[in-house]
Amino acid sequence: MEPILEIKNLTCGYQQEPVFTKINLKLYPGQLSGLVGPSGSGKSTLMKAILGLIRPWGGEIWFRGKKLNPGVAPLKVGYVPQVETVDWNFPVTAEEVVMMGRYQRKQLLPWASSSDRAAAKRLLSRLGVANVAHQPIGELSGGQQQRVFLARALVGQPDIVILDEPTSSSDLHVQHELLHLLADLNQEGLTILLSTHDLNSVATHLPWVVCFNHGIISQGQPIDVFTPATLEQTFGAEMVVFHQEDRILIASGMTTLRHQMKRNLPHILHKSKAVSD
Ligand SMILES: Nc1ncnc2c1ncn2[C@@H]1O[C@H](COP(=O)(O)OP(=O)(O)OP(=O)(O)O)[C@@H](O)[C@H]1O
Repeated sequence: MEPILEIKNLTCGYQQEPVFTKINLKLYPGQLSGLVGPSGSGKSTLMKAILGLIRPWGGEIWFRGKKLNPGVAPLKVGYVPQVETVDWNFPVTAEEVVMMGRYQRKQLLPWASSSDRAAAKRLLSRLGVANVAHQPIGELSGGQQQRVFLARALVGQPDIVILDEPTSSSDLHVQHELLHLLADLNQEGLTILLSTHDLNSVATHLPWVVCFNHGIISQGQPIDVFTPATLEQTFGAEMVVFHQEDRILIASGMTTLRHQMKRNLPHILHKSKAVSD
């Protein structure tokens, strides 16, 4: 099978500092993949390069067998940005946000047709946020905002959707709902790449993971890739991996845990030491 997206020898950076150098990655049609790595490891930079939002220093990005022009947004690639990076005071309703994805696709007519509105309504309803269609986007919960932005990405009928940290600001229940929704869309044929540092939700919900830290460390199914050695190499911290049948659970290793407790809860540690003395 031909990859839908291929990254060849890609180098990106800011000012004089490279973030990653000569990385290679292939994504195949229908893949649901997680880009996993610590904060500042370059996940957003890689996504922005694919989306044409930054200009790579070197290398090539191929989409559906065609080389993309550096710094130019490819059509048919939907994007859901990190919710923290969006200006929620912008005075638009949820439905208007979705419609923006339609204009980006058409690029010609800056007004909404009735079919545009119908498509936006269908998606808001499919994603469970039709009831907030006419509310200002800034007044919605983080989970609702995320779904509205997912609807905006989907309304252009993309072949692939890229989501930057979709699980970062929501609670566990909202995260699971979103990941289930993405799995359903993937079942219908959508290729999805999302970034996260939440290892456990990725291990549970995603069939393919790419461990990333200023370069690709390992990729494959979570059960094969999430080993203590690879996780330590990716996150620079000791981690323990528990296996139960075909499920895995990842936790900070004891050394890391002790270090965190010392930093965050010195009084408790002190007390328990006194008790044990
Ligand atoms: N516009 C910018 N100008 C200068 N440096 C930047 C810029 N954007 C990101 N960086 C730097 O590039 C490096 C990679 O950042 P990036 O946002 O890609 O990481 P990330 O893995 O997505 O992190 P997070 O999970 O926190 O979003 C970091 O050192 C960051 O400070």
